[in-house]
Amino acid sequence: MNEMIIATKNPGKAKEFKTFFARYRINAVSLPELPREMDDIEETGTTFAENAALKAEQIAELLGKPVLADDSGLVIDALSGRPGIFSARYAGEPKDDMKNIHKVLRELQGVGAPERTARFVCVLAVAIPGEPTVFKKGYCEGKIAAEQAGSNGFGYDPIFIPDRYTKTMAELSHEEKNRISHRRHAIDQLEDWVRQYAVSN
Ligand SMILES: O=c1[nH]c(=O)c2ncn([C@@H]3O[C@H](COP(=O)(O)OP(=O)(O)OP(=O)(O)O)[C@@H](O)[C@H]3O)c2[nH]1
Ligand SMILES: [Mg+2]
Repeated sequence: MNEMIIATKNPGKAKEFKTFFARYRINAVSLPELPREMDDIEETGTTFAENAALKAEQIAELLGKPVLADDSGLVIDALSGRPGIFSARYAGEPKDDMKNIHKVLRELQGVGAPERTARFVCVLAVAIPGEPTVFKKGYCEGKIAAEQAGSNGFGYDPIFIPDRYTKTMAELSHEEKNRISHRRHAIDQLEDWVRQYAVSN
């Protein structure tokens, strides 16, 4: 079976990519699954795209193979776009999804439902040694719930209600999230490239 290296250490992302790539009979392999340990890549960029490129290009260079990276996060309008690129570590180190959720809910205290608009953003970068990096972006629009609900997914899923739904992303099944998510929308735009990769490798 063909392989695609995904430059992530996030098990929630890795699980979603495995599902997406299985459609093309490609095995998505995340960094902790590689035989050699990869150092953390410092996400020093100021945009999702810069951080996705840093992750994809550094690992592609190291391995000499095509690598896909995802930089993503939650953009909340009432918080001037925070946590944005700082989503993973919004409440500080070490990264803690529950602390991040509590911080967001605290900051949104007193903000009414119509003002709780937000979106998940995902930028994918594909780095191929010797070629320019390719970028694709996906969004999922929604609102921040008053309290958390559900245990599926990861990150801020328990407080994110996608538009046209009454449940949080963490109350949706894995399949349903993967039909509507920002990551799915970004990967759909890479579809031609993935198909090509599947036949030529
Ligand atoms: O509820 C969520 N559902 C999602 O579908 C989702 N996608 C991203 N996020 C949040 O944004 C951070 C990414 O930051 P990020 O791109 O730097 O990834 P990361 O540091 O977790 O792993 P890596 O890929 O860098 O190794 C994550 O940790 C989460 O807090 C999500 N939250
Ligand atoms: Mg990260």
